[in-house]
Amino acid sequence: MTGNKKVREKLTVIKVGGKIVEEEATLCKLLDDFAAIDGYKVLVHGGGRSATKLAAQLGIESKMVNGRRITDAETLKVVTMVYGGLVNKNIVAGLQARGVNALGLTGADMNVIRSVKRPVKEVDYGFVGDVKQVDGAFLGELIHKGVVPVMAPLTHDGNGNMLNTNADTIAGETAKALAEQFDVTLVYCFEKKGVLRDENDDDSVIPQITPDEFRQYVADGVIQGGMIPKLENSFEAINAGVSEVVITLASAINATGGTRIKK
Ligand SMILES: Nc1ncnc2c1ncn2[C@@H]1O[C@H](COP(=O)(O)OP(=O)(O)O)[C@@H](O)[C@H]1O
Ligand SMILES: CC(=O)N[C@@H](CCC(=O)OP(=O)(O)O)C(=O)O
Repeated sequence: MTGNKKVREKLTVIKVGGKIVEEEATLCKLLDDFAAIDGYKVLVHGGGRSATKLAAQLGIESKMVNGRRITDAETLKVVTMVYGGLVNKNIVAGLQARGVNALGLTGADMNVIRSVKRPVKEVDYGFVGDVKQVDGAFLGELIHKGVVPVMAPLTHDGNGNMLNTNADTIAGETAKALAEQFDVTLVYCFEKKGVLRDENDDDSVIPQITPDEFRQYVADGVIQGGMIPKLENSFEAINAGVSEVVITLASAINATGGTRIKK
């Protein structure tokens, strides 16, 4: 019955990380490029570096384990202010100035992303949320009305608690939820040209990567740190109905380079 299969409309989910959003020049360029993307789109932002800076100014030490922030009660206040406030609203205002009808959302707003506090195993991450449910139907309604959701890396547990959730995970889970309705391309953009064979050589981009190659690169120490959760989220998304996942340079989101994720 492939002849009757409904053709899904295209949608682009862009995730932008902390190094790009904390600098005005790189953020402006990203927002210009994002505004120029045709069709339906969603922007997911991080802001880890800005949170670390504000925490330091307040005398709060930042601790990361496996690319995730250990989030105690004081740190949760900082990340809620930084991600749900400063970073999200600056991006929304910047997009409005570019004629994009952006709506800033944390997971608590309209119950868009529900999570549960990560159980304590070897590491106690504190107030970090593992995503349970993304309301793709509601996001789809907004998107069809011409709204462009701008998602902060914050979720809630339904009992009144905000939880800190990695922005790469928010992007992957949002892309997966929207893939039920749309033909989704997920683009992780950051300050390098893609996944590199040699982190110090910007021209060593790995053009495509499979799960087996990923495991080998991790074993060899080629892929490490924040790139590991980014790739794990990428494989999960491509295996859950997202059509295309690309990891690329923030100033080249409309170009064809970067690293493509293979099943
Ligand atoms: N093989 C690799 N290629 C590119 N970046 C890598 C690689 N291995 C580790 N990294 C690191 O991963 C980082 C990106 O992850 P992260 O800091 O979480 O970014 P973001 O804040 O954009 O999500 C890069 O800044 C780089 O230092
Ligand atoms: C639980 C957890 O680690 N949350 C992340 C959320 C922000 C984020 O992911 O920002 P980047 O995309 O800029 O790294 C953190 O607080 O750093």
